[in-house]
Amino acid sequence: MSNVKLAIIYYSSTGTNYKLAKWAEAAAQEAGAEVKVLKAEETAPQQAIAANPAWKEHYEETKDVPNVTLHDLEWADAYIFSTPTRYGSAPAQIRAFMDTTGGLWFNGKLVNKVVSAMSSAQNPHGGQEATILSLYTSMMHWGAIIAAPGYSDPVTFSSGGNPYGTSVTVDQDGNMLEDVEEAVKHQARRTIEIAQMVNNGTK
Ligand SMILES: Cc1cc2nc3c(=O)[nH]c(=O)nc-3n(C[C@H](O)[C@H](O)[C@H](O)COP(=O)(O)O)c2cc1C
Repeated sequence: MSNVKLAIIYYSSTGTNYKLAKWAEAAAQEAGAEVKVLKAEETAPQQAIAANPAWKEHYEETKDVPNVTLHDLEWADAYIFSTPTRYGSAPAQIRAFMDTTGGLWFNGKLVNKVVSAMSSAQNPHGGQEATILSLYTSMMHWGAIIAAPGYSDPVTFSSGGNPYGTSVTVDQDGNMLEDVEEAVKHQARRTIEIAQMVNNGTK
């Protein structure tokens, strides 16, 4: 039984990163962590959402997923972020939430949080790695501990080989082009293991 509280924080327009988040949740629950799946608040105009049927459908489907709050960041020992690539960086919805963390940062509340990140893009080299690294850059400013998968399990090789975090290519119909489910699950378990070590050392 783990003593880790994990917040899986995602943004998704068309469902890919929601699916990654749910795989991470399944593995984390199996590992005995206390888990919350939370989304970054949708800030796009309703007109833009309505103009894209896949976005509209996913938006309606996930209306009941709670929006992440600063309380969730305080509550959790570890965070897994999952976000699409937008020109090589995270979407505004995620960045807007990151920009609200100044108070927690100022009070040292984000120090030693264990963090890990995942991403998707439409092209195999469309910016997934850059997106993950951009999140890690901000998280280093928090004083967080980055739990990147590295090559700590052979699944990294079979899922595309990204040591920074699981990433996937998604085509225009929303199909994932690599099989990354086991890589996501490994990343979730590893994040929990590292958070457990931190907890055992500090609590
Ligand atoms: C504004 C915008 C910018 C994007 N930029 C890129 C990009 O630079 N490279 C790329 O491969 N895909 C890009 N994409 C595609 C998204 O990464 C892709 O739709 C997303 O990963 C799907 O994730 P989701 O289903 O969770 O929303 C972009 C999409 C949008 C809407």
